[in-house]
Amino acid sequence: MNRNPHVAIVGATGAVGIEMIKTLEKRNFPVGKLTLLASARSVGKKLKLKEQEITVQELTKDSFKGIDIALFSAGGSISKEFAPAAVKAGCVVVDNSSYFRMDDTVPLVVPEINGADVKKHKGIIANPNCTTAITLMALYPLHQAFNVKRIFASSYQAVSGTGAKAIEELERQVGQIVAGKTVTKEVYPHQIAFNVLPHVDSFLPTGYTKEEMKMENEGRKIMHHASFRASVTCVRVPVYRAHSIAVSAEFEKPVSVESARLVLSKAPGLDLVDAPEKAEYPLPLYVAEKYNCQVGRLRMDCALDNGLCFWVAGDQLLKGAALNAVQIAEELIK
Ligand SMILES: NC(=O)C1=CN([C@@H]2O[C@H](COP(=O)(O)OP(=O)(O)OC[C@H]3O[C@@H](n4cnc5c(N)ncnc54)[C@H](OP(=O)(O)O)[C@@H]3O)[C@@H](O)[C@H]2O)C=CC1
Ligand SMILES: N[C@@H](CC(=O)OP(=O)(O)O)C(=O)O
Repeated sequence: MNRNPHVAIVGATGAVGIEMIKTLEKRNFPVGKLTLLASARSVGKKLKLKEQEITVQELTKDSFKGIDIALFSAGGSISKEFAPAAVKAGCVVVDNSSYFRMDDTVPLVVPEINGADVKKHKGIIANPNCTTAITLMALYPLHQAFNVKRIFASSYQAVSGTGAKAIEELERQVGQIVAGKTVTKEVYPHQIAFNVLPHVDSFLPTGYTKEEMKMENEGRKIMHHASFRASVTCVRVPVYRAHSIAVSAEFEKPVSVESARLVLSKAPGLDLVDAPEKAEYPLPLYVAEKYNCQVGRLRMDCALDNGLCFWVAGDQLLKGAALNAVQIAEELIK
């Protein structure tokens, strides 16, 4: 792999795409050249990498000649249609959509957990679901120390997870409510401002949503832990860009708050924020725009044997999407 790769971002004008450009810049990723791709609607739009203005081009199957790494973030149907063309052109795809995640030939990677899996790629590497990635940043180090059996969790997911239109919807609805106007809805089935929706992604026949099952399915693949079980309720909250997850985890080995605290204080990409007596715990407002996730509210679970409760939060657009994708690209050029 070229050490100064020609990078393309597919979906460059979206909430995640914009964050990918910023993350390449902030982490001083050695970009040889950057190509920005989106739909025909965005052709001619100009975005900046450092001081350099780059014009957005329309995504086509011929967009990938000469490109070394393509970061895809334009939805599953775009990945399905265009990622094979990118691979055929000799490019390595880091795909942020859910489309390839459970494909046995595609590594699914959180670099702090299974970065070595990047090397097994056959052209495509998948970026995990945001809620799963953020939860595993705390759960995996605990698993290494105490062997996790299963978790029960509820998520509190920011509107950024639904994309740029949902961020605008929350802003617009708050403005409408403050101005005493009628609330209009375009993205969610219900008002999101001053509300919480126990509904993220589509419902399955079991009653769980697809989003809820990603924790178990993707968690097993990332942690290399085939018997891991997760019962999750995913909830959309009127928060702009950080997800929080309340977790009760049951372990094989004896766990204590002190031993868990020690493990979590040394975990990469994670800050322990746990002084409840001073009202200090991870807050989505303050974890927003930070690279590290945060964990706190550690306590023994009173309803499980060998159980520990914790609260983990992370920026959905960063560790949940753009940062993780750029970290995978960093592994590729190592
Ligand atoms: N890992 C994870 O958990 C996450 C994954 N994602 C994935 O990333 C995708 C994008 O998310 P997000 O940035 O929030 O969404 P946005 O809606 O904000 O942006 C969508 C992007 O895709 C582009 N796009 C849409 N249709 C086409 C098309 N036909 N051809 C080319 N480009 C197209 C848009 O271009 P234009 O502006 O021209 O319309 C835009 O750049 C999601 O659909 C999801 O698959 C997102 C968040 C987290
Ligand atoms: N579903 C996530 C964002 C996302 O796009 O996830 P996925 O890539 O797993 O569909 C959320 O809404 O917060």
